[in-house]
Amino acid sequence: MTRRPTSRPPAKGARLSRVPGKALVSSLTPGLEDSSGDASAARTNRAKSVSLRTAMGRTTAQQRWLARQLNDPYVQAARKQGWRSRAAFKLIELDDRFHLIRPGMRVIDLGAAPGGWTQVAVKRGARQIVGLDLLPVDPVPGAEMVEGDFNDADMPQRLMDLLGGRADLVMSDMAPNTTGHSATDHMRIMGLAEGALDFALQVLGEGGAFVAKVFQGGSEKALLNQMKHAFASVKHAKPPASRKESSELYVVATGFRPDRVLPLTSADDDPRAV
Ligand SMILES: C[S@@+](CC[C@H](N)C(=O)[O-])C[C@H]1O[C@@H](n2cnc3c(N)ncnc32)[C@H](O)[C@@H]1O
Repeated sequence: MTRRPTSRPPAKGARLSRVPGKALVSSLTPGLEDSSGDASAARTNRAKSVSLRTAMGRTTAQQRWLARQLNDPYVQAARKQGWRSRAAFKLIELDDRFHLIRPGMRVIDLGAAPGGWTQVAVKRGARQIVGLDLLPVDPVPGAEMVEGDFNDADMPQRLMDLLGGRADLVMSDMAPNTTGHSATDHMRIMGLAEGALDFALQVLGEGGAFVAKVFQGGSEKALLNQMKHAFASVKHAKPPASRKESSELYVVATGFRPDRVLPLTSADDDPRAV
């Protein structure tokens, strides 16, 4: 599904470096956190005016959220550099450390909205990118976006068909809406990360890489152990752009070894037989 591009990519020469740790002021309102960088001037002004109009009606939680945004250097830097989300910096930092994206790669981006990671993958030379999210994503030139639920039974096959071959990198930044109950949130995100890993084991080519967001809470160790069978290197990382107060972590696996994946019961069932 190709839609007419409505948003601009990062400016040529946009810096992909880390953000200086300086407090900066942003006018983002709740709900716009991850669509900061790509906003046009008009959209920014609209956000400002919404911010003013609703200033008196905020709950304490909303006020806390806004204060955090106002002092977040990544929010401002994302806007300046043309990234759609501050999350883009997490992938930039992970990629600088683990060298996940190389020119010409085929990439799957799970939990892509609003498109920050996709933009980074395009910018760093991936040749084919298929992104998926529950939410609609404004088109990212150079990538194909699917709107849907990763948990749908036919979604893995749909994504594989769109990619048209083995992936070099599967990345999952999928996160469920948090409940505030840390054990519940942990189990929910682990379900998504495990699903993403199962999918990666099916779609990755030899030497491929996998990165997924998890929340700390105990069972991420089981996921890491599972990954150690099938990848030459497995690490966990908290990129500097990930907020200190968040229990978010990323598991990063490189050097996929297809021969180390436990065989399926029948060759006919093997979805990798594309
Ligand atoms: C933190 S955001 C991703 C930010 C993105 N990486 C970026 O750089 O802009 C997490 C996303 O995961 C998506 N998500 C959560 N559960 C999902 C599911 N079951 N299927 C598809 N997307 C899902 C959410 O809709 C949300 O947009």
